[in-house]
Amino acid sequence: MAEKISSLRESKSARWVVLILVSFTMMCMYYLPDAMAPLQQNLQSKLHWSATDYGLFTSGYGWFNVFLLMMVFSGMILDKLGTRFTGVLAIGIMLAGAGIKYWAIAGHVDGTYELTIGSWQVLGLTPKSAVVAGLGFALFGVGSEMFGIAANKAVVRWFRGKEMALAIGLNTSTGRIGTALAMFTPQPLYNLTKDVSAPVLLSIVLLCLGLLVYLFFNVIDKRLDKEESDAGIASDEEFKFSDIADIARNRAFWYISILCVLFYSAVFPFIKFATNLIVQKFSVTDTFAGYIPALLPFSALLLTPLFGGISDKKGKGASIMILGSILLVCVHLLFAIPSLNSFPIAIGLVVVLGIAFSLVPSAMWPAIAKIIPESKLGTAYAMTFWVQNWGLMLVPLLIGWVLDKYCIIGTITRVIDGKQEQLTQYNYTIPMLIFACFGVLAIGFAYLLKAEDKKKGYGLEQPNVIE
Ligand SMILES: C[C@H](NC(=O)[C@@H](N)CCCCN)C(=O)O
Repeated sequence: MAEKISSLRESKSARWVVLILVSFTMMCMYYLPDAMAPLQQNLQSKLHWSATDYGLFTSGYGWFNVFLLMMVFSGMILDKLGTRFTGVLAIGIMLAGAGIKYWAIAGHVDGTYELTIGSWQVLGLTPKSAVVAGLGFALFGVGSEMFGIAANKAVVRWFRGKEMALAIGLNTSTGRIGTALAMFTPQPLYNLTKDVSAPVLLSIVLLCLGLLVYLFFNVIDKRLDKEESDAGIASDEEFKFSDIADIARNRAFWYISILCVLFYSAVFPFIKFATNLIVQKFSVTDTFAGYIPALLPFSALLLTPLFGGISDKKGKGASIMILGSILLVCVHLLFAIPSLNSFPIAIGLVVVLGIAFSLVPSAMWPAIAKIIPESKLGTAYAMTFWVQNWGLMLVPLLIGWVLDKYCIIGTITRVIDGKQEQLTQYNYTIPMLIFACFGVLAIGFAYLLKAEDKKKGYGLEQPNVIE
């Protein structure tokens, strides 16, 4: 009997075109989450946000994902309705969220909120603009995570048994171009327009472009469906609630998810505060300071596919995650040392963090595909992202609060747009120690994962490519 294979999936060029289309959309989507980071001080002077308000707004990304279990629904939608529909839906949600965020940051929302429950002051004179922008970001976060799991599943579908880790790595890397652009462009855009919302407007344009490109991917992916159904190859099984229980029973899955939340809690929230940290600790200008954290996604963008390619051929996935977590701890501890304050050190540390930020994701995302069957993969990625979103939500809140409560060392007066503004000065030692603690715990879970792999034989240390 003739072997049932799909010629489209076997075609290297078709696979790579698919990867380019999905990755381009990923890049467009990755711009917005970090686009406000270089403007933290400008938000402080223009919209009167404190570090706590900025932390609250930043934590918005996870609000709906965490509390409304949105990612679990996203996983179900994905496994039931497929990557094409889910991807388009996700981009629509991101556009709506970005629109709300733009409206709030563009200055259409005035006044403050105060919320007290009993004797607990939940919000103390918080600018409404920060809350509404946070709500827009929360909606955007739902779409962004939904798109992330759809993109991962699409790439796994096209690349399983081929260059899977390399492809996932390249997809993630292209996302890093979006993050790098989000670090490089907001200050020049602000200098040009004197408008803090200009980067959000740019993100809306990028999302519209991403939508067009993703529709093109849909056409090719539909052809693969047709080819597979003509060849009698079964399409993905549908989502079942028992999938969640099956995945939750897998100990290795929890080790990866906990490692994920710990590792990413020490990276994504760090990026959100990094420009301000570098201005404050290394005494460089706002514009130049924004360029230094941009080296992080930039080095990750070059290295993630390289490490993905290595782990495809040589394996060692669990060991790579241990190494990445160790580097993460070293970087944050060195950032915490007050006397290390010359800016070449900041550049070196950010580049090493970029290496860590390449090692762990390049091994982590393919590892999930090794321990969970493809039919449940959408749900599994969704569950991991759900765990991760707790960190993306709580850690910026924690860091913003710690900065205002324990780290203020004074204020300086600066002339901004012809006006004298008071800017708060912070010492970032405690936040950096908090980030380092997450890294230490991440190392522990990476070791537990390696031991579990040895016991259960998932093959995390084995190569991915089947020659
Ligand atoms: C692939 C992975 N993506 C995620 O972790 C997403 N849940 C969060 C995306 C947030 C975008 N700033 C990654 O980017 O490594």
